[in-house]
Amino acid sequence: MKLTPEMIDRLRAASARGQRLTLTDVARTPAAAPGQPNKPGEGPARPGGPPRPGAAPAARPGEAVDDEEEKKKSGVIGRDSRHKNRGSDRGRSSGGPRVDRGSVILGPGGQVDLIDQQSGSRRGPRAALLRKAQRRGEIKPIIKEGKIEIGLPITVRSLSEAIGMKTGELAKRLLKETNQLYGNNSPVDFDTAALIAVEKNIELVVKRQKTAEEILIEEFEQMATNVDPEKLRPRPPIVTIMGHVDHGKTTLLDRIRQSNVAAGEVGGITQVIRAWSVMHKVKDPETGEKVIESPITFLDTPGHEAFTKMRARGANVTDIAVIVVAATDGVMPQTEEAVAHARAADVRIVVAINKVDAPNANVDRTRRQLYNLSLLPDNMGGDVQFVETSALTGQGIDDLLDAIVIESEINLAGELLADPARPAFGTCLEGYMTADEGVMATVLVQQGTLKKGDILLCGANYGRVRSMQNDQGVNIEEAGPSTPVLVTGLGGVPNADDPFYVVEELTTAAKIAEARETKDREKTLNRFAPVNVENFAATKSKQKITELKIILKAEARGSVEAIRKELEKLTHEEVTTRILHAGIGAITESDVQLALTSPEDTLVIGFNVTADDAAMHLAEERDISLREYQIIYNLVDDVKAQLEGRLKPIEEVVHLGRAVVRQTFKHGKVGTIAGCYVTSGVLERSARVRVIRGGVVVFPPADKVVGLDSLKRFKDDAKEVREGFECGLKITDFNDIKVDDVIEAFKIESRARTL
Ligand SMILES: Nc1nc2c(ncn2[C@@H]2O[C@H](COP(=O)(O)OP(=O)(O)OP(=O)(O)O)[C@@H](O)[C@H]2O)c(=O)[nH]1
Repeated sequence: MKLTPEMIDRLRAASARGQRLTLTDVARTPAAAPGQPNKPGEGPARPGGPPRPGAAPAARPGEAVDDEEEKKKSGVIGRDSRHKNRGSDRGRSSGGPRVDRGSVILGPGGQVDLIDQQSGSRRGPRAALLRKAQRRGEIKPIIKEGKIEIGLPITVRSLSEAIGMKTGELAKRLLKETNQLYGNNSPVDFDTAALIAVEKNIELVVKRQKTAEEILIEEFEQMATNVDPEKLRPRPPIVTIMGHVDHGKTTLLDRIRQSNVAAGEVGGITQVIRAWSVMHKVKDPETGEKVIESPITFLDTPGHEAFTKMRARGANVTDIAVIVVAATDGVMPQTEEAVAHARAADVRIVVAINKVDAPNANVDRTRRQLYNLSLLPDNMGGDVQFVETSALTGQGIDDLLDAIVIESEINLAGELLADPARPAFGTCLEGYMTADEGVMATVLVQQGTLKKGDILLCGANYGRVRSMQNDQGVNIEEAGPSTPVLVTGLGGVPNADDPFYVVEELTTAAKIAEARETKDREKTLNRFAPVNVENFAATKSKQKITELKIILKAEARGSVEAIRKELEKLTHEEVTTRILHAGIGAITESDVQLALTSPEDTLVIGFNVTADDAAMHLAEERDISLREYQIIYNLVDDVKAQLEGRLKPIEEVVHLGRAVVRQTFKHGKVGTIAGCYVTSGVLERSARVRVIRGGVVVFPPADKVVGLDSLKRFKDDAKEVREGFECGLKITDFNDIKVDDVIEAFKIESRARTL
């Protein structure tokens, strides 16, 4: 498709209206004159035009028309709308300002704790209104129970707010519990606070102090979510060129830059990841005049087998991957891998069929091979643009750039935006050390503007940006979104792929960098730490994997298809398989590299093929297991077992027995020992226990499981004590045991599940 100025105009107008057009829409729909009603199916009318049948009501960016309607329907009116509606509210029979519904916190016992959700206060006119509204039954209560976080130190006031109990009432309760007098700001120890909370069915959890790194990442996440649409500006798309070795990636980029980098490359192979920006000028096809300037940022990722690592990285920071296929060779193993990488990174694909000038070029065959990889153009039901190019003669280069602009304007409309005013964030593409300049790092700014003098934190390294050069080696003072720059000033060499953040204080950057370094060191040591039951359980519980990704290599396409069919049969609502990449031939380093994007849930499988040396080496180094099979059923059985292993086992609580506490003894070193009588079942030494007082579980908290430190019959250790017998026991981490407490013993049995 040839991009025309009208098309760009239409695309931008649609994008400004928050509307997305498809390629076909853009090609077929003539632009509607301003103010004129559009045809059905064209999307919302331009501002000022009447709405079309079936079209969503037009809303300018930032105008939450639907939201406001929804809020009105549900009776919740925000501050702004309340303000706007004040006049009409005055006429309401209840008189006075409106009251938010659903703003009341109700304790489990049914008592109401009225908190003004806007001010957080229990006093004042709003709280009084809330109380009134509650009495009239207008307010839908929210039950406050379950887990509640509280910061340290705990005071009467903070506990009262956390558990929804009046401070006076709480002070009285504390007096009863500890025999001490409390004011609003008096400290309360956690055990006592937790005990009082339990009586209200609330489990009190101490809010962990956030690390400097967590605070920083949270800040950046908040910046990303709480974006002000007014501040967003379009940013250039970031494009990666990928494909098989020697298919013409560098020559293509040279053409685009009108420079000759390939001639300067060592051995004719791209050596380092590089990035640059170009300004594409879209021409009017009739007059040939340049009409619109569209900047594009290119990452030149190496294509040679030895640099698969770099290529995998290139795909992760990009918006669009241009897959270059030489029409002379057609689709080759690395073309397939490039497609798999692009798909795994979820980026848009544009295909460049290159070397069409060569006498042995076979474009039709190449197209067919690409269709077999499910890359389909729009006339075949797909949405991938194909462009025929010759990097040597320059044929089709403008069309390729047009295709990238179309891709950005249509399929990435509304996504290629960034706020240049916020602190910069981005990714390191390459880091190295030179004798003259020290540490150098090529970084890609993704959000915000990076400035000279900014404090940069990149992986476990930090420093003030001493100098910045753009892609042409020119010193610059600042770099906006989608700009690649070479920076100096970091204290150490960062890893490619390390995200970078601009931090306000050098001390914060130093603290985070140091913590990261310690963590990295621990990680290396932990790789050799023996697995014990606890850390094994911890790793298992962290694995909430729903998708088992598979990289499959086989000796023939028939085998791949047969295996694919068998694996498709392994379905379950919680776990499933997804073939990330399937290909013919040995397992290569690139396959292992692909698995590294999510190593815990990816299997690299070879069927009747083995792994080459580089793949074995990398797999060993990075702990990726490579599996080889000769029999299809063994392969399927193994994958099935892997999936079943990922199904969380069912945990069943088996009740063992109960005992009642008849006496307690304080023992200096051991703590409080309970003299008990077993009223039912059996108490086993290895059992889990909980303490029940007045029908309420007082220990342990819901997220903790405890057992017994000791179980004795008279002076002897006992394995179990049956109903009708007395025993002495000590509960782990618990000394507040009291006469008449009931000790309930149980065990947790887990049952594996099958597909
Ligand atoms: N006939 C013809 N030759 C081309 C074309 N594009 C590139 N070549 C030649 O193909 C060879 C490889 O080109 P490169 O641009 O180095 O290929 P590459 O994909 O970047 O290679 P690596 O960096 O090794 O992955 C060179 O000899 C180029 O001159 C083209 O469109 N037509």
